[in-house]
Amino acid sequence: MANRAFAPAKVNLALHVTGQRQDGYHLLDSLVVFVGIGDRITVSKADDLSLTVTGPRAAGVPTGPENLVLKAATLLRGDQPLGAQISLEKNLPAAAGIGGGSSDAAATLRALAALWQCDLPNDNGLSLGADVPVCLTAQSCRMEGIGEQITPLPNLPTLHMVLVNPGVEVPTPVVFKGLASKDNPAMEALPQEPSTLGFIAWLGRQRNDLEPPARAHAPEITAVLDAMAATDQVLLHRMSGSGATCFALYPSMEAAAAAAIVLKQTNTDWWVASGQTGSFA
Ligand SMILES: C[C@](O)(CO)[C@H](O)COP(=O)(O)OP(=O)(O)OC[C@H]1O[C@@H](n2ccc(N)nc2=O)[C@H](O)[C@@H]1O
Ligand SMILES: Nc1ncnc2c1ncn2[C@@H]1O[C@H](COP(=O)(O)OP(=O)(O)OP(=O)(O)O)[C@@H](O)[C@H]1O
Repeated sequence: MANRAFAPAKVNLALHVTGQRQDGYHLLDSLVVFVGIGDRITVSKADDLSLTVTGPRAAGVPTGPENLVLKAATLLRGDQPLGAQISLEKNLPAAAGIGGGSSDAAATLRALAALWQCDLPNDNGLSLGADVPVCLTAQSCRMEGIGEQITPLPNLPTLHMVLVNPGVEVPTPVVFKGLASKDNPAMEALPQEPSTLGFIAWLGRQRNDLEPPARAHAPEITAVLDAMAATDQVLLHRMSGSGATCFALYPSMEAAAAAAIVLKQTNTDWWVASGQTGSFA
């Protein structure tokens, strides 16, 4: 019997860095959503743990114990004699600010907990990466602390989105190190049951504090944002996470799909995808 789990792209609609802990990790206030574009995990019972990586974005993704999928499996198994054959179909670009590895780890935890009939880790996978707890929910959330404080936001409007990655890998620690200020204001109070346009107007007043240092590291991000700004009907555009992937919001899936075609024509080397937000666990 095989169990499957979807690992959707994580998008930080806003990402405010509000402080830094003694251990160097930064305190965040972030609005996180998930989009129906992602990787796929399949697990089936086996004597030992093994991983195969396939799919259009498999090149360069580690296949050994450093892959977050195997790290998640090893954490969940603990000292029990459990095995699984795991397959990862990689569709998301790696080191791209859309949580590819973290979402894979979270989907692996979900699929293996069902296969092995065991509980999820007590820390919801935080030890695997700061983004894993939010990816485990795979639904719209406010994320605080270093990533461990999660508040689901079930009433956010569905958003129609285009994601563009210019193909430059941006290492997360480098971007955090480039912050000019580590103590920035938190997000404004979230609007209660907002309309789509009311929500996007609110979002326009929030920030991604990691965008300036990421743009300094990878000027291609500015080219992506400029190209997004020029598309028809665009409502908002911003970088996600520590970059380099940027997102743009549109009033309908038709408008998003049309913008995706134009953006792909702008630069055929860019990874471009369109989808809508939702709940995927
Ligand atoms: C930028 C975000 O993607 C926003 O959602 C996350 O905060 C990063 O999540 P992640 O990639 O799962 O992060 P981890 O693998 O735990 O950490 C990678 C590196 O990012 C930095 N890091 C990460 C999270 C955090 N709250 N503060 C940090 O300073 C640290 O330098 C750390 O060594
Ligand atoms: N399953 C995986 N998929 C992608 N990268 C992985 C995976 N497992 C380990 N890695 C390693 O993790 C690094 C970061 O990749 P990942 O896609 O998680 O970054 P990211 O999208 O910037 O994450 P975040 O948005 O959480 O900061 C890659 O450079 C890669 O070597």
